[in-house]
Amino acid sequence: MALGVRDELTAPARGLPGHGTGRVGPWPAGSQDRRAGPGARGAPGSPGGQWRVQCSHYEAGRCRSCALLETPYATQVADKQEQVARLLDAPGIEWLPPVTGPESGFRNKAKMVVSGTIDAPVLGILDPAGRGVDLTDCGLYPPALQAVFAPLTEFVTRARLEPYQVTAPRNAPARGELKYVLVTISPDDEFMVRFVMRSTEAVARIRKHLPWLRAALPGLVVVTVNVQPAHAAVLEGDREIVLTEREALTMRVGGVPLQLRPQSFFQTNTRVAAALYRQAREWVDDVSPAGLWDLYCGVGGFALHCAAPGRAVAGIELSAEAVAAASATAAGLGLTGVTFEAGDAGAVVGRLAESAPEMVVVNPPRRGIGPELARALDASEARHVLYSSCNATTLAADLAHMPGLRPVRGVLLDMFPQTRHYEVLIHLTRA
Ligand SMILES: C[S@@+](CC[C@H](N)C(=O)[O-])C[C@H]1O[C@@H](n2cnc3c(N)ncnc32)[C@H](O)[C@@H]1O
Repeated sequence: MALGVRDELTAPARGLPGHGTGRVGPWPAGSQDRRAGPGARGAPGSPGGQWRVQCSHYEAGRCRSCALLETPYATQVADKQEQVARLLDAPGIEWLPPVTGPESGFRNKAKMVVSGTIDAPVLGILDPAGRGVDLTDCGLYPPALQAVFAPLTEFVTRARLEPYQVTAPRNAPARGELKYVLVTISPDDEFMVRFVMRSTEAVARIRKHLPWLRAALPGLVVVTVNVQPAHAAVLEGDREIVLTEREALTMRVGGVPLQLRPQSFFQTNTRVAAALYRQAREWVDDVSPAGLWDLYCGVGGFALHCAAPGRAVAGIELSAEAVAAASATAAGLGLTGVTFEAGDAGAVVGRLAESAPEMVVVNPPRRGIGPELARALDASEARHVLYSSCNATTLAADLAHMPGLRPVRGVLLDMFPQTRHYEVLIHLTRA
């Protein structure tokens, strides 16, 4: 049992009916996106409640990933809102109420370190002493994702996949093969499982036992081996061996069947991602641009949600795999006005000077878009920019290079409850 819920007012630990042992939260299963009023109070299931998630791993000091677990959820959201408003320091900006989803069971992806032995594998994290901590009941995973871990653990034993000895000294001969298991769940409860291995030594055994795993997990549609030979803290390698007919998981978001291939990025919290794309679509429709660019487009979440008749939408993304997936989705939907291109978003600086679209969406990694692209957007003919950021510090730094574009409205979307992270969407218009 990992999680319980504590009422800050009455303080008894309790669980909610209908949840798995490790997944208990203040929001009822299946609840919709909600907007929490900062400082609001309420009972479980009401927005802004002063309920607090409890976790046995946190309390025992085995896992401290959820740095804000001791802070009531309404306070977490209010603090994040206060922080982003302070960092952006944008007078006149209109802040919409924060968007929140369930505060537990929201993660669509699990990155499990595999430790222990072939006969007693442990899926979870390593503690500071290098010992495996079993996190298969982590309350951040929905019950359907937690349910995958028991068959996966048994599969490790059946296929004789020796856990990699991460803590072995650098000059000692490497021992073990299986480093991580990465699992993604789709909104339709289908799964992608990726085994991150030191070499291809065990691929034949994985193939041999795969029918057993697929019988145990009927929702399992994509299975791969990622080869990561380096003894380094890098999660995955470049080589991916697909073992199933299907190569992509369908992530149906807002009616758009986004295709997620093994090495592509996807927003961690599917429900809040749906709210993010919906909000972007609303703001794009308010402007109704004839031309829209989606820079750092990934598998096309923004571009495909913002497509409309007569609107030319172009996505740019570094990962050729993600671009192939985005193009396939556009083709499947018959969207002829949406195109995707593999390349460096930073390289559009020249094109922005020549022929900028009316509106640009940017959704960069945590490092932000950087001064060069920010200045190019500022100097361009683009009249509107939507900036979706998971790092308000780099967002603020980028905005400082765009004095000609004024933030007019913004919304915080809490993709990552219990942590200090959040997403923020800002609409900038030419001053
Ligand atoms: C935060 S993700 C956003 C993806 C997408 N917008 C979405 O909603 O899923 C950032 C994306 O930027 C891509 N990326 C990183 N550096 C890039 C670059 N220099 N040029 C273009 N894309 C880049 C990553 O591969 C990743 O897909």
